[in-house]
Amino acid sequence: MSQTNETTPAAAPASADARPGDTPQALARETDLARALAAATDRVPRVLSIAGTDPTGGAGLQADLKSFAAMGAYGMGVVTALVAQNTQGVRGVHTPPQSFLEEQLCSVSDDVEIDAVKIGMLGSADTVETVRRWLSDVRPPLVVFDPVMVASSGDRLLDDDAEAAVRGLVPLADLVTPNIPELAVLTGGAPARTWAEARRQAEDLAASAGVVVLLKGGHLEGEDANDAVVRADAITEVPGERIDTKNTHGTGCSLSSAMAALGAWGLTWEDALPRAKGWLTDALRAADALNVGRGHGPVDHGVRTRHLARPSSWAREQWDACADVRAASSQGRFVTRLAAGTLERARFEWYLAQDLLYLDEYARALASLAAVAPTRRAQAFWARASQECLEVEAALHLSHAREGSPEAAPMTRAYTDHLLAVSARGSYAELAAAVLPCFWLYQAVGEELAEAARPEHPYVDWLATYGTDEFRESTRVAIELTDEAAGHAGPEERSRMAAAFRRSMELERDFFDAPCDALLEPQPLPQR
Ligand SMILES: Nc1ncnc2c1ncn2[C@@H]1O[C@H](COP(=O)(O)OP(=O)(O)O)[C@@H](O)[C@H]1O
Ligand SMILES: Cc1ncc(COP(=O)(O)OP(=O)(O)O)c(N)n1
Repeated sequence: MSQTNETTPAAAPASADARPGDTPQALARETDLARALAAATDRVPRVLSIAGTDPTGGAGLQADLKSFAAMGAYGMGVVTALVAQNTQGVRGVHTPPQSFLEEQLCSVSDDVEIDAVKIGMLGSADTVETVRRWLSDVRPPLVVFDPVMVASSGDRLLDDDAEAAVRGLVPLADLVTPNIPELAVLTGGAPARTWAEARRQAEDLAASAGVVVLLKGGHLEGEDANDAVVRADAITEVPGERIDTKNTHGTGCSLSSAMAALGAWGLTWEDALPRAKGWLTDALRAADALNVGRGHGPVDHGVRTRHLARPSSWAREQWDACADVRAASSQGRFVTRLAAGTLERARFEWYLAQDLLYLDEYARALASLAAVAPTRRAQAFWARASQECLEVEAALHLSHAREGSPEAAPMTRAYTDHLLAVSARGSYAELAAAVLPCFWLYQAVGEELAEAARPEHPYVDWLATYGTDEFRESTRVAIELTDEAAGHAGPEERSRMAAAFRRSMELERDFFDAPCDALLEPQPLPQR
């Protein structure tokens, strides 16, 4: 699906006073982001979340504050309900007295100029009424309403008798962000099963409540997770890839909070959605690597700011952006069975034989890299790596692998073809980026495997090799040299480097997985 805007073009605010919720007709014909940004404030927006809590930090107020921070806004929070929940479910809800909620709300609005409000879990009809009264008094410039009803665990977060009150609050919002079941409740229909049905409901809601609707496709089935900004007379669809993860807790809270923050920066909803969604998709990709809780874990809100905690590194940014591939590699069948010592010897030997074929070509790629290296240090390092690859690795593999010379499997060929193509057509920097995953992912997976290297493990000597200080040091230098190359590359070359790096990461992952799918001929065990 491409990004479409079927009837009226998305418009940027005409002036600093214009709000993203204004209709396109009322806005000047300013369609480009540059103008939107020109209209935007230079001042850091102060954004308030009115929401319930999640002590494990994945959803609710805690997720909202992380999302505001990720969008560079100043976050504030008023608690509607204290929720005892974790990644597995909700254990209890404690609702403070309404007078205390009002006191929290007024503490903020009496002192701070609020640029945008995001409303999340309200819980009860009384709470809806308290918030409605406060909104009518204070009239914040921008209101995003996420009509939270049910958590991903299936637990209800809104009293049944509060649904009508929630429907009544929708017209006070500029943007409402229901998921598919919530959209059905707001429109009085059945939950949509297709994108077309969902669009129709969102259009109805936009027209009847005079509000902009952020339609979210997370609950639909299929390979896409598309979203859209739906106005009564225009729809802007933003396509999205569905990330294969169970860790989606708090996605709705996070998306609506990011939208509130971007709206407060002065972006139109149409300009804000691809940005918020791009960030959330990265956060979803990195979710499995977070390892928080045993149920539906949170997304990684800090995925784009983690570099602040580490020395700046182009390679590290690429590594972080490939968190999904890393998680799939270390949680894949081959690595988990290898660690557990349950991988059949035939499959292990098949893997080693393919690895040996791969390493022949990998050594050539390293030698090519040495040939075009811009410094003596780089030339010596890559040349040494090529030689070690042939000598040390081959010796170790030969001691384990089967006799004979097998054919390269399609996966092996795909990987070596990729290296060959980058060697032939790419620059030094691109080739450095393409060879790096074989050092880095191998070292990362190897360190996990080295922990499994108990004396009785069937492949103990092989496992121990990859956790060594020498291998760690080689990886460190390979990262450093690739960073050096990225430092000299322009933006276009860096983006080709990123593509080559990611492709190699994916091929590493597939290479790890291939032995478990390989059709093996029964063969006698090798003589040692
Ligand atoms: N598995 C997924 N992969 C990619 N995006 C997803 C996935 N699940 C949800 N999303 C996105 O997360 C956001 C929240 O969506 P949704 O799950 O529909 O709402 P909620 O979290 O409120 O139930 C949307 O942008 C949606 O497209
Ligand atoms: C306190 C609180 N508020 C909202 C939710 C629901 O969060 P949401 O973003 O809809 O994510 P899922 O839980 O549906 O993934 C919550 N759990 N707690």
